[in-house]
Amino acid sequence: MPQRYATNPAQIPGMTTADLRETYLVPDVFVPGEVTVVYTHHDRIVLGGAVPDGGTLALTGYPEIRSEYFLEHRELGIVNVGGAGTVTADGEVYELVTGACLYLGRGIRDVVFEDAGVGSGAQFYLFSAPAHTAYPAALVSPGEGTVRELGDQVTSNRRTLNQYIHENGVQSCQIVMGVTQLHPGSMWNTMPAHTHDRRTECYLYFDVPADARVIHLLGERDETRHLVVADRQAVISPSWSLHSGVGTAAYSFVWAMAGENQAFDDMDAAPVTELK
Ligand SMILES: O=C[C@H](O)[C@@H](O)CC(=O)C(=O)O
Ligand SMILES: [Zn+2]
Repeated sequence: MPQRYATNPAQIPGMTTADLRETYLVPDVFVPGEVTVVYTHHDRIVLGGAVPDGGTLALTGYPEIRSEYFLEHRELGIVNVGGAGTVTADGEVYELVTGACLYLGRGIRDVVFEDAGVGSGAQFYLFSAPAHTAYPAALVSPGEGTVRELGDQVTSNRRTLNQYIHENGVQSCQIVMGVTQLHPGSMWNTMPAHTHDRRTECYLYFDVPADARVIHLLGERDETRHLVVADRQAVISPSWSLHSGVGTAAYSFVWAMAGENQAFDDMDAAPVTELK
């Protein structure tokens, strides 16, 4: 499993574009017929993807997490950003339509990913964090979480945010997870940008048109950088890094966090007038 060691804001001024991309961008999350995983030492999150591609894919243990099976010491949030698929957890079959979210708690031994039908094209985004206890598995249908309508078309940031795994929804040890969908003609997410120095957050951008890109902002407010992000690529935001982004077309993203607390509104705004 590729290791991404934790980084410090003092490293940012000396980093080239390639350094920034190697450190914070996960470019190939979805590989047909494979489970891909990346271990970031920021809050010990493992993120990745599973694309059954007509076959049966098992989530295994990895030497890097010194676990016999993947969820021995961890919990997992899954969002299906492809066509319909199934996740089987210790014999229990969960059907995930496009956009559905599944939580699997610590202690589940066997996790298997499959398409729901021939060529259905499931793409499971995986976000895992260490867990101290076992919460029950739970499936949420797309749009059935806690919905927040945010932003305004006038400022090109009208978007619908859906909280799935969170304090008032599906319970977990650390994971907070949901999906935000930009409305047509809106391009900016998370404006004003913010930090939450108590949690690491990862974004998976999806439904980005093939010829479009998202310009994702990172860094401290007086030393920002950007990553140019394509469809189905993920970005790791360390606790000290603000996050926001603007697309050249509307898009959606899965946001997921882990760390000190699960209070969604624990955010320190970085107003655009303070950004450098
Ligand atoms: O800490 C929370 C995350 O950054 C996202 O939920 C923000 C987001 O989806 C948005 O404003 O569009
Ligand atoms: Zn955030």
